[in-house]
Amino acid sequence: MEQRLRAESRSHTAPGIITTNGHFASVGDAAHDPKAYEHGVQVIDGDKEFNSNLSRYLTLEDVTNAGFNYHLISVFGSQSTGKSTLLNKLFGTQFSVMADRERRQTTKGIWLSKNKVIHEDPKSRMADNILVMDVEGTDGRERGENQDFERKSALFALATSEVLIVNIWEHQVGLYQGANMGLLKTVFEVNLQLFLKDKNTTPRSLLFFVIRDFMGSTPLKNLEDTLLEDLSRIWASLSKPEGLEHSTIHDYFDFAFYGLPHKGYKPEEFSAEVKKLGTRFREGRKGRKEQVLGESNDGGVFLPEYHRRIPADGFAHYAEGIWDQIINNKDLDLPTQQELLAQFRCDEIARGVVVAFDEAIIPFEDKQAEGIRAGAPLVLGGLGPAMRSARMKTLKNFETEASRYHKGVYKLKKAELEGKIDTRLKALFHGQLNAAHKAGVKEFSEAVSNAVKAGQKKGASYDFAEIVKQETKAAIERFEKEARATLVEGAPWSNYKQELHLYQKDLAEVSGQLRRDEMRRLATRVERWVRSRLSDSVGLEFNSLGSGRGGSGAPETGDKPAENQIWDRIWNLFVETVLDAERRFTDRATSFDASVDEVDVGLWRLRRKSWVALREKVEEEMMEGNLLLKLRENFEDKFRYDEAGVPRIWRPTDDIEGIYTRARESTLTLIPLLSRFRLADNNSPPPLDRWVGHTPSSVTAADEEDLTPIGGVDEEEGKSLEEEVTILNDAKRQDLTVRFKKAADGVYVEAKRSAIGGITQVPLYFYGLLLALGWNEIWAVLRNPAYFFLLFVCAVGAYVTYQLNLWGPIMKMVDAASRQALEEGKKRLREFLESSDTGRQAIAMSANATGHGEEYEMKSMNKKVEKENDDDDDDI
Ligand SMILES: Nc1nc2c(ncn2[C@@H]2O[C@H](COP(=O)(O)OP(=O)(O)OP(=O)(O)O)[C@@H](O)[C@H]2O)c(=O)[nH]1
Repeated sequence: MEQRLRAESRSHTAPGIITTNGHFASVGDAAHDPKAYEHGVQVIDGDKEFNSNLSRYLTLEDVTNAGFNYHLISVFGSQSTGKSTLLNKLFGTQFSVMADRERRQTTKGIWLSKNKVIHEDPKSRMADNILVMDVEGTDGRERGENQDFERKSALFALATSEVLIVNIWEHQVGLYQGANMGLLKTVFEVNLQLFLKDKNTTPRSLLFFVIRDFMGSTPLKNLEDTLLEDLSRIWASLSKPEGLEHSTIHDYFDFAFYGLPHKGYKPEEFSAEVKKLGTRFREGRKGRKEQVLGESNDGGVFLPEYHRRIPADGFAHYAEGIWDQIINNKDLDLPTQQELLAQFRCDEIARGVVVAFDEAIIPFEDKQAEGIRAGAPLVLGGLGPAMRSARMKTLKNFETEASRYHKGVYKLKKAELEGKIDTRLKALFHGQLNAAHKAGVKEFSEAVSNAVKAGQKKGASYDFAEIVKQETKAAIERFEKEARATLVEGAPWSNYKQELHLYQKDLAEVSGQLRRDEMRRLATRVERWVRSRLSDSVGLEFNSLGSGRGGSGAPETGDKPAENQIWDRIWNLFVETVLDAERRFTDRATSFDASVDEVDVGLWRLRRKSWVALREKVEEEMMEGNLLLKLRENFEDKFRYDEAGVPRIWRPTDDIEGIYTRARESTLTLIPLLSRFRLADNNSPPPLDRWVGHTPSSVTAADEEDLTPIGGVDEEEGKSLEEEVTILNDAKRQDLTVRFKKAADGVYVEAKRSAIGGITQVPLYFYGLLLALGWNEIWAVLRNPAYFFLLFVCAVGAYVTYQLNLWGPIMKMVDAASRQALEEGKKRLREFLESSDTGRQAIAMSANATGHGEEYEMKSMNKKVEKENDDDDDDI
């Protein structure tokens, strides 16, 4: 029947167990069917096959998580000697028992069941974790002389069990040649085979002899002695490996003995003794010496040194490995088996704990990867606590379960696991620091820019260096806070010193760049300021040329007219303005915390740009139309006004030619003077080279790229200082001279004409003719009283006007009124035209046509620059 069931069970593809009542239960069924493991689990079946359901059984019986807190007992003995009966009574198991009428083997292979007798005291419940193995009886008729299985099962039992119960009839004691002695010889032999390596670390085992049908006629002590004598003799007869020749049986085994009365004849006494014996398997442990050999009838049987130190969760795998080695007749090397088990279990445990780790960490990894893919690394909230908790739980859970296994393997596997999870955590940690770095630098840059803008809006001068200092501090604090929150205690890689260093370096770079930008803006403002000042002061100097009496109220020095010193005055004004600007620039730049080099470069650039600005301003003033106008004004001033500044009224007797020639020659001397920028003292160009100074060593290509080359300073540009200071070349000079002369000639002709016009007289005969021809009309007026009265009133009016000299003021009033009306009209027309591009073009064209186009363009440009300059003055 049983053979048939086994055959059936093999035909099932799903793993399963065969219940002792002849049912096959699949693993799934077994999990749900409480009766599936009613009789325990058949660890090794009759065909010597290992049952992989052992692990499931242990889980169902709640043993898997017991760690080392479980015990294993095997029972040996001849078949049908009541072994199963004894175990069932002792542990409440339900191993199959032979019916009284039969005499055949019931236990096949090796069965295992958990103790079912629950301890009354809950504190001692853990002592209930006793696993009992019922081993197929020896000497069975079915197996005959083939004792192969007996040896294999002995090996298996010794490799796993702490206590070996040897079931023996009282009448068998002393029968040295009996079946039991053969069994014990086998046990001793395999023990030597298993544990010969190191006497000190070899686990001891307890051989618990239960003497059945103990009559009591021979005292138990005598039976014990007899048995021990026999055992020692067997031990002595064994050929022992080298080094163990003198070992005794007590080096490996402890012994305990118990006699049980006949079950059939003295059932009550039997039950009472079994009960008594059962308590010994559940009692607390006592010292070894107390409870073995002789005083064996009391005290617990389980000692720590009997334990095979296989954690409960690895027992099934270990047992399978052991059996595999045994069945394949390989040398059973328990330490290796334990290492293999440790490797297997540690890997299994690691996989288990990594599942929980993944659940906690993968969402963060995904988010981080997403951010990186999008090119905007994210600072992940809650990452630190999640990493710390995941790492701690993973390692702790691993440690709890895996530390029970082979220490070396455990340490190795722990390091492996640590390495694995740390690689991922480290990547997350660095990703987080990287994101915090990027976000921090961006935030810092924005914060500084915003603070600068706010400062600019307020109008007050802001302290750039202070802003940078404060924002740097805040940025570092933010970074450190984030980094600290992401630290993982205990992880060797968990520090951010290097990252912080890099971050600080980047902040310094960004603040350096911001400072350079700020310096550029400052430089631009200062340059505009210089340009504005120069536009005013240089413009004034040139305007004063028109007055012909020297500019800016400068007194004439000695024999040199003020006009001759125009360049000196411009140079001095220029130097003073730039000096002032340099002071302003240096003050502000220092407040930016700029380095000496940076300030030097800034000043050097400022001087060069200022010179270019001056030159442009001078060129603007010297534009052909402009200059011609000024020369003409200068000439007219000298020609039309006398030394006292009173306008001349030309009379024919005046020396118009002489005055004209002097005025013209005087003005003509200005042309060569103005065409070159020369200082009057030594008639040499200004010391531009010296004034600009050496190029600072820290100048970069970027600093130089927007600079205009200056002749005499940048020799390599091929322009000399002389060329630099030449405002008008010879051709232009000549052209200007010709045009000026023409203009002057025009003024002269006009003067001449007005002198001649002043002396034209009416001939006397004209009056006689007028009297003769108008006699009748005269007479009519004199005779008509109304006409005469009117004439009289006119005469009186004329006389009064003449006497009070009222003619001049009246004419002036008329003249002023008409001029004002004209100006008003002009202004309105100009405003109207200037409101559109076409109008402006029309003004320029008409001005060009009259020789005043450049003047107009320049004036409107000046207006624009003046407006900008007014704004800039506020900034610096
Ligand atoms: N004389 C005697 N018979 C017993 C005792 N205990 C059990 N028996 C009987 O012995 C027979 C065999 O009992 P089992 O418990 O099946 O014996 P076993 O050693 O487990 O048998 P196998 O597993 O087949 O080796 C049964 O008929 C029991 O009633 C005992 O203490 N004394």
